[in-house]
Amino acid sequence: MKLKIAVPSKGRISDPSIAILEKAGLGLKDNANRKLISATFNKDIDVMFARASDIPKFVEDEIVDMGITGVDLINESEANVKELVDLSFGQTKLVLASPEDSNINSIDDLTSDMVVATEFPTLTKKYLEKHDLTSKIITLSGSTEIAPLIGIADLITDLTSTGTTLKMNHLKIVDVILESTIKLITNDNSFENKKELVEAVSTSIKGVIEAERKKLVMMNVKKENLDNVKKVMPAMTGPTISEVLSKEETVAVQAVIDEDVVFELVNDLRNAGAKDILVVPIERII
Ligand SMILES: Nc1ncnc2c1ncn2[C@@H]1O[C@H](COP(=O)(O)OP(=O)(O)OP(=O)(O)O)[C@@H](O)[C@H]1O
Ligand SMILES: O=P(O)(O)OC[C@H]1O[C@H](OP(=O)(O)OP(=O)(O)O)[C@H](O)[C@@H]1O
Ligand SMILES: [Mg+2]
Repeated sequence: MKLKIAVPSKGRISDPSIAILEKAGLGLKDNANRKLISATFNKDIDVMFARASDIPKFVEDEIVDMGITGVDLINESEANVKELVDLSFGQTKLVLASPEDSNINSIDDLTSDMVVATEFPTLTKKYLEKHDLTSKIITLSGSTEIAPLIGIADLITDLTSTGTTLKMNHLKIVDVILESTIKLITNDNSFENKKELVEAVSTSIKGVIEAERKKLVMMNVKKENLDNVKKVMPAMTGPTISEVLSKEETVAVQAVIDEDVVFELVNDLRNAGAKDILVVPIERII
């Protein structure tokens, strides 16, 4: 039996999800023509396209073995799934927000006769219940921020990341209900019965995420400068040092380093006597 991975078919998390699979060596063979199932470069693994909000249930019900979707949608669906890898994108918060000019500034200012509009009725209901509120919930399927302006709700719960949409619609954050990122998920059955493939996929994807924050730095160093270069080199393992056959007095040095130290490190390496410095992206670290 093939392993099926559900990937968002549209919306903001579709392209980055496909890009991660490609980098993990699971490029799509027939992504054209809006086909809903595509083979990948691994003959045992297919990708199925679905709406991000349907993916948690598809994974729970074993329609697919694995899926990529947001924590917000996983929790809203109440699906019983296993989170395997945090894909480090789609960082967002589900917040309770009120009109800027209202005097609702904290959850304590809410009353049960207020109306809350949302795309997340389950999470919103649970949140209100936790605070002993039975406020009415109106479920919308998008553009929730408009609800207070047009007078159909007193408050909203919605996702925010940059804060621009809230600001543009004169809303302020009252409370944070949930923090969300995009996850690779599976179900217990696939995890046990297709263990090898499930683990191969999650290991490859972890490798991609790990590699995104790293660079390979390569350079030539005269032997007399090698000690100085080693001193400034914070390597994951190593650095690796090899002889340069054409130049006896020179060695080639390479190391994997964190992306956020590259700028400083290249300067330090030059000052320590490194030459021909190359900074190279890495696709995967396993
Ligand atoms: N503003 C945002 N910033 C970061 N991540 C977000 C943001 N909005 C949504 N997300 C994440 O992306 C997931 C999918 O959202 P998206 O809006 O792309 O899908 P959709 O609502 O199904 O599509 P569309 O809005 O195009 O109809 C969300 O469930 C959430 O995890
Ligand atoms: O804090 P910001 O960066 O402004 O992002 C927040 C907006 O992004 C999402 O909307 P989306 O673009 O997905 O539209 P939708 O409401 O139609 O789903 C979310 O529902 C907010 O409206
Ligand atoms: Mg959306």
